[in-house]
Amino acid sequence: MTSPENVVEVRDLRKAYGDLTAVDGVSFDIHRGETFALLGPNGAGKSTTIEILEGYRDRTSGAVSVLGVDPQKGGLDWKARLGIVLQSSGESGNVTVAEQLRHFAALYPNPRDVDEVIAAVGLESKAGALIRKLSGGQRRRVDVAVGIVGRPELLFLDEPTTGFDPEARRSFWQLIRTLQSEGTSILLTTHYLDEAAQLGDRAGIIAGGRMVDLAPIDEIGGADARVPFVRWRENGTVHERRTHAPAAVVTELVARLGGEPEGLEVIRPSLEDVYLDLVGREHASDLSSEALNETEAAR
Ligand SMILES: Nc1ncnc2c1ncn2[C@@H]1O[C@H](COP(=O)(O)OP(=O)(O)OP(=O)(O)O)[C@@H](O)[C@H]1O
Repeated sequence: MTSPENVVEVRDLRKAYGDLTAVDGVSFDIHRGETFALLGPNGAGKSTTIEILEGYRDRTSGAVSVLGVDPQKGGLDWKARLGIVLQSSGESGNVTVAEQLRHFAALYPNPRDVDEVIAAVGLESKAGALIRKLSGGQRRRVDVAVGIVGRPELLFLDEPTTGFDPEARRSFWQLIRTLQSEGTSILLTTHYLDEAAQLGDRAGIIAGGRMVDLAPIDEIGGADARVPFVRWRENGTVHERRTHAPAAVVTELVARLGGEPEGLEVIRPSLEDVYLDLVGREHASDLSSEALNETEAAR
């Protein structure tokens, strides 16, 4: 069912674990060459969704196509076109970084140069070190290296930078930008909203197994979500005004107050602010429907 410009198509995907519906009717596409960020709180259903797309987990219902193939039927040829960085690798790591990468590179028809990949993830000085002797962040970089060594068309990154120091995250972003410029399509999950904003083209926000928003990163939350506000203090009270023209509001304030307004701030909501608002609202509506059910049950 995949159209040529979509590398992933998901329609009304559902996954139940016994009584728990972890993914509840999710639909989205990933266009060729784009980075799609799947965002949501713990337990939202992101890993379940990704694992279904990777072919590691069966779905309860719905249609899924990844690179034109149903993941439940994907063979080795199909797997070789994917790069996968799982949430945790579970590798014991009794081999060196270079050995590990050479081992994985040999599994692919057109792998990247192992030394280049090691350099790209910033592990040149650790190429000969045993993986089990690396720090948590360094091991995570090995996971990323394994994910890209096969030159994947579609790369799954499940919380790739957890445990990275800020400098390592910046160089990881640089690496991802290189992959993007080479045309790699990417599905990214992350709890770092700045990472999603830096790398993502579009985002899907998933909460309670449902997609609560799906839009280009800058449009998540709707047109009004990013309208800035001006905040200042006057006679001991904090005032806020939302406006498309913050400079005009500040000019007017300065004229009226005859100088610098106390505590002046102009704040443009970040993706994180918009996300927290969206997910918080979803949580509140879950709570209110639970409360309603309880009221109904009590009658
Ligand atoms: N194998 C399993 N058996 C039963 N329940 C599961 C299983 N795997 C996940 N779940 C449940 O399904 C729900 C969704 O889990 P999932 O791991 O997909 O969430 P997530 O969005 O990836 O969360 P996180 O951000 O914490 O990684 C959770 O309530 C989780 O407890």
